[in-house]
Amino acid sequence: MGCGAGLAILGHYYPPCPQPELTIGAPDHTDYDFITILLQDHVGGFKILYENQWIDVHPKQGALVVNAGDLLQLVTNDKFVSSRHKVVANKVGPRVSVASFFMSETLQVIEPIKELLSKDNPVKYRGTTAKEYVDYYRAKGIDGTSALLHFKI
Ligand SMILES: O=C(O)CCC(=O)C(=O)O
Ligand SMILES: [Fe+2]
Repeated sequence: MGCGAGLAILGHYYPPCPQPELTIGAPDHTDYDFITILLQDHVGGFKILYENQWIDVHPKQGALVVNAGDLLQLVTNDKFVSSRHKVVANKVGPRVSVASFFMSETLQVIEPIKELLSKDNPVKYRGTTAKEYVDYYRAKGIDGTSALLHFKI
């Protein structure tokens, strides 16, 4: 499926913040890709939403965090759901992280895997391309809703 044909790497730098309760590090969002592999340093602040609660993902030396992204949710027809996550600001720091986003090629058609579909599990999303999905995700912005809704059948 070529889910790693278009790799993007993003480095983040979060300066220390004297009043972290007045700001955010990175807002609540899901990633647009298939999977994201995240390396965070020792500062911490990465949280995921699990059963409606924000859970700290404590940094562990040598460990990588693997997040399911929206396009994994789309191709698996919701079998794997993209993780909602955010980063809170810290008094200590700076905090540095590196995220690797695994994507397919720009014009590759991305659609629910046929073998996963059945009468009991009908197709939930229309096909798209990496370009169309990312363009839509970026134009919509991070507003607390999932870009996937736009591709629902
Ligand atoms: O800085 C982090 O730990 C997470 C960054 C993130 O969620 C992203 O780049 O999509
Ligand atoms: Fe993210």
